[in-house]
Amino acid sequence: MLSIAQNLDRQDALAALRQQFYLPQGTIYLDGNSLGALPVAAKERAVEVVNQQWGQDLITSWNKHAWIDLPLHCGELIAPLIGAAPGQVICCDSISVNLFKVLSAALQMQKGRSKVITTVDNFPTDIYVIEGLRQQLGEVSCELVLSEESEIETQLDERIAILLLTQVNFRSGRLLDMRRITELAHEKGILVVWDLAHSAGALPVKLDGCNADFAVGCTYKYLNGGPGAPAFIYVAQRHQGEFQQPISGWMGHAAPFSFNSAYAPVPGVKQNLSGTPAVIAMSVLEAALNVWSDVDMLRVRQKSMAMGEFFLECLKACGLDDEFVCVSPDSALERGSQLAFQHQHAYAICQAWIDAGVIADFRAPDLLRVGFTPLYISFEELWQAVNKLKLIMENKEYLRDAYQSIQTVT
Ligand SMILES: Cc1ncc(COP(=O)(O)O)c(C=O)c1O
Ligand SMILES: Nc1c(O)cccc1C(=O)C[C@H](N)C(=O)O
Repeated sequence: MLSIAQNLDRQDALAALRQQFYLPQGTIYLDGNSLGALPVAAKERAVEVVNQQWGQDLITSWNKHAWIDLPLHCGELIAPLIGAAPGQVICCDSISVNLFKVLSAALQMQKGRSKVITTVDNFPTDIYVIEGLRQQLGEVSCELVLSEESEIETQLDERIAILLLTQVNFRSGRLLDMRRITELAHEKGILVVWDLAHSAGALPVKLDGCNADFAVGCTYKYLNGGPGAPAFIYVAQRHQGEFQQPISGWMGHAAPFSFNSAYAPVPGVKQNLSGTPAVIAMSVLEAALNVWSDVDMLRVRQKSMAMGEFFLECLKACGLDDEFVCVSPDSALERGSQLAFQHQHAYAICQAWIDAGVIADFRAPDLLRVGFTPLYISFEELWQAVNKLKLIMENKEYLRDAYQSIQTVT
């Protein structure tokens, strides 16, 4: 397997991109699907924005360093990565806050309909935000409907206002068919909101091509914007006239510096700004997004799928495939850029693996999740990681007391 891995690395057209990231010596990082690695340019930008722009140029930087344009500018850098033509994406807030905005606005657009449907195993924040809206607006205006992921298509009917789906399931990695589901929903007059948390930067997304209505996503995973990096929101051009988000803050005003007490939203996607953008975080994100300027997303997808397949082969070669039950779809075409394995000792194994230099993550109650980030991970690392796992299992390393008590984060 080692020589196969080395051969795949030699043929890897993305291999050189690794030099653009800091990765700690002796660590194999298989958790870029939760927090992306640090790009060299992002670190340099952090220093520059703090020392020079904030430290020396002070408030003049809003113009001098175009701080005021960062949300739209970052949105324009994200747009091609998610298949959106210019003028439809803006960077702001978190996914949770952007979901609140987009769901509220979409409900307003769907007069006479109140049901918002999503999947039972969606990332919890997506469900919580719908539930929060229901409490705020009342059941008559917002009703939460939960469906099994496998049954979602049969649940769509004319009483549903909005379908909220995460394109790649955060646990199983299952990839939903955006084009087909959007089309089915539209046939019933349903507006669709896509959560791209595990898609943006992981695989080619075609929002415009699939006739999507709205989308949200984060930049701290595959886009490497850093912990808590600002999220993004997509509003299809055709909806921008009618769309009115509820957090009508001054940064979404047509003329914020007129300080007019009457709110008049700026036309277009910029209306999604509410308060002052997180300039330091967004500057760092901008540098991280520039890494993508020459990256072909089809190549990213090819490598991501090859990595998933190779990882499974490594497990087999080490005799671990029976013990680690893969709960992700069998076909790489139906997965995002991760694999999840069920094991009763998943938490302890994950901790022991981290101690052995391999960072993956645990998702309760019993999943070991492995993420593949094609910009900076090699096939040889995957082989090494599985070998370390084999040792942990052979030595029953994971039974040590230190690995038993579950911590909260990651
Ligand atoms: C699918 C999905 N949606 C939403 C979130 C949360 O986004 P945020 O913390 O930006 O609100 C996550 C992960 O944190 C996620 O995996
Ligand atoms: N956003 C995170 C955080 O602030 C701390 C720890 C983890 C996260 C995550 O992104 C979790 C992630 N969305 C997941 O798929 O599980």
